[in-house]
Amino acid sequence: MPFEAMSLPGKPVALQFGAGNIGRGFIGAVLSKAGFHVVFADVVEKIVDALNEQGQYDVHVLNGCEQIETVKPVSAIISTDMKAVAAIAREPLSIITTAVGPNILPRLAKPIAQIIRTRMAEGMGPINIVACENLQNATVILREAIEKELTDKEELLYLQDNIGFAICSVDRIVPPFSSDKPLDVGVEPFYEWTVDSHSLKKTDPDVEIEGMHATDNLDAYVQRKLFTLNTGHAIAAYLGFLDNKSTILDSINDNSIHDIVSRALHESGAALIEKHSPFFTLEEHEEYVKKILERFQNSHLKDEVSRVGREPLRKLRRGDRLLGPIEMCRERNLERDTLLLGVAAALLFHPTGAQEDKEATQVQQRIQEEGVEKVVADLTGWSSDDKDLRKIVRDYNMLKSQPFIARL
Ligand SMILES: NC(=O)C1=CN([C@@H]2O[C@H](COP(=O)(O)OP(=O)(O)OC[C@H]3O[C@@H](n4cnc5c(N)ncnc54)[C@H](O)[C@@H]3O)[C@@H](O)[C@H]2O)C=CC1
Ligand SMILES: O=P(O)(O)OC[C@H]1O[C@](O)(CO)[C@@H](O)[C@@H]1O
Repeated sequence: MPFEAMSLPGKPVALQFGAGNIGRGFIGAVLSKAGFHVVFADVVEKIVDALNEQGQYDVHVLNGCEQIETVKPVSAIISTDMKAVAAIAREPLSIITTAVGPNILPRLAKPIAQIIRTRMAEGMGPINIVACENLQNATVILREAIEKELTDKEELLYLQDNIGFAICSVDRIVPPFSSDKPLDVGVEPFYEWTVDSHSLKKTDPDVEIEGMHATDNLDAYVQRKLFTLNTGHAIAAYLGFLDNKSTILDSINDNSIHDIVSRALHESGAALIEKHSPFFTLEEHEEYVKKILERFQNSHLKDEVSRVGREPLRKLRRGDRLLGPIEMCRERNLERDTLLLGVAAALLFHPTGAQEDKEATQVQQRIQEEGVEKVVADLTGWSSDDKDLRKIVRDYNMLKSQPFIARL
């Protein structure tokens, strides 16, 4: 159905780029509960059509109790359809959110620039933009991409005065869900969405979003989540892969892997506590880590190690979930051996067949052509005699010849 043929029911509108797991299962659901008509923008026609035909979908909260929450009313557009995008810009829009993946994010600059131009031309007021990706400063990266699209000085001034770009931390495990209703989504009960309060503009309509927590200490939240939940998840995925486990549940239920993940989280935790003191106390952080390990053990979630380990090159970027906490430990001369083992395991991740991952294949090719030492030096920026680099190379060789390290 073309967007022009739709009628939005006069509610405040939220535009969510990405109608995937986190878009439908978390952000879209929170925004809908807050009273928005949620419009999804995606590139997959089948999803867009289904959202428009059904106008709703179910979120299954996977806690063993058959809890279902219906999200409605919703509609959808194709994110590259500039006419539809401009039509949404003229609605009572107050927030744009994204959950498309860090690698795709810059592609949203074009449609969002179109929205900003349209609103400027129509004399419309402020809106907020929040990129909900597993990436530090995702919203800043999106803003920079949008600014490249808006070359006109007036447009840039309008952006400065009228667009709130808020970074956020987004935490809910939403793996692919199998159901005979393809729009349905399965989520863990836990969720935490924390947004930088300094950057939010007052919008019209101005909607209180319960479930979106605004804070003036966002950096601490972002790093705590990325360097704990995501660090632990990634290490569980990479060790699980090496030990032929197919899911995170199988992996974390292996005592040896559980022990390694827990040690890694205590290493990153020590750095987080020191860096963000007094925001986290040791006791609070212990509780946070314990809760995360329990979340990985949710037997109602079927989360493949191939999904959680996906795109290892992205996960091995400096500042991301593996090298980020290691750098924090290095700066403070704190223990980091288990985190370094996690990096070595990531370098051996190479799912095959239907689960093949382009970035994992690239890593294997690079190691074959250049040698592991050179690849680690490139990824980390460390010299070849750096003692952490040497440790990663040793662990890599050990894991390669003895993949059942987790049991040693
Ligand atoms: N699934 C999860 O549990 C969590 C995911 N995240 C983050 O959320 C983001 C999305 O992850 P998932 O929802 O799991 O991925 P997904 O693959 O389920 O969803 C991504 C969606 O983006 C759409 N998309 C691709 N290109 C697009 C474009 N140009 N315009 C609009 N839509 C486009 C895809 O068609 C897909 O529907 C990632 O950054 C991820 O790290 C964060 C926390 C939890
Ligand atoms: O979505 P990414 O960054 O590839 O990483 C997978 C991660 O995302 C999550 O789905 C949600 O934070 C985690 O389950 C996992 O750590």
